[in-house]
Amino acid sequence: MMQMPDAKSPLKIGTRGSPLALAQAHETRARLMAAHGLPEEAFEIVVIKTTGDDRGMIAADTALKEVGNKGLFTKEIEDAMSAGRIDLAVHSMKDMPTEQPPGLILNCYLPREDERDAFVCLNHASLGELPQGAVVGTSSLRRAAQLRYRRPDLQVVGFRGNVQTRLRKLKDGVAEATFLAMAGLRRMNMADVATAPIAPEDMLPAVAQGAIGIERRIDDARAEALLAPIHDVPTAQRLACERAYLAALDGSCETPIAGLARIEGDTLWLRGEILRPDGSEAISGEGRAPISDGAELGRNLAQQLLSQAPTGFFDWR
Ligand SMILES: NCc1[nH]cc(CCC(=O)O)c1CC(=O)O
Repeated sequence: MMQMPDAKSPLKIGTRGSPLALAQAHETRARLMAAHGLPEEAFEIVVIKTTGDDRGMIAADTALKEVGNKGLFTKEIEDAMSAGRIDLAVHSMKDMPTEQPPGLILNCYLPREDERDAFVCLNHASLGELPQGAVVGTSSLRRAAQLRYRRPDLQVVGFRGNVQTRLRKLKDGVAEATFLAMAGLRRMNMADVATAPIAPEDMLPAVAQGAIGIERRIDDARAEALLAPIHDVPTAQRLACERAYLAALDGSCETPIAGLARIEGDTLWLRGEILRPDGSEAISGEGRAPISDGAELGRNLAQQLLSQAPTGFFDWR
């Protein structure tokens, strides 16, 4: 019989300390408590400081891409888990490298939240209504490239910080509009900050946007058994497809790559878009396959887009 976690031997849930990360860790704990009828004390939320969180020491306008690469936010958390200081790590799948370090496994996903991006603006109702030449703020390479491609008239400036900081910058007139993931806003009970969600046809989201994954040690049978009932299979099927596509493009959350899979009946539909960072060119495509062939669908779409890319398109890789 498995030893259930209790106040004396709690399951330690590791997370970053940002408001969104904490909301995701609390959601994970709530689902575990409900699934197993366990009290709050059976789970301990352990906040781990990461290099990504220290970037305040780096000039505010430095692109994250220059600070570090894939896994910026995850390395210290994974080290803590390998060392046994935590038992689970809760991650935004959008920020996760497509491969995990030896000894760890990431195969538990919570039901995916709204995968769309949000348009956030104090004076205009939608992206389409932004006046010619408006200044928009985003530090996402993907969003910047997508905006420049569709609206070459817009001026894109770097924008980071938490939701409150960004809203203050909008009030101060630093930019007319900014963009955030709907999922993050909803998970922080701040969906009203979104002026309007943006349809994927107008801004294809990042791979895995809106999905939370829970990582554990491969040989931790207790964690494996506890996670089994909170795993969401449709989310896993969509992510298998999207992440195979991303891996085949050798991308990460800091590259101008977008991708979204949906389940339609017994098939998976995948749309992908890759862009030059300056938005001068975009290549997109779609595919369909049986749900069980999701990874192959992802790899095939990646190959299809790559074969259409002219020399030099991937200079950002
Ligand atoms: N790169 C930062 C990041 N990673 C995950 C989310 C939002 C939550 C999600 O997509 O699951 C965000 C913030 C944002 O894009 O607004």
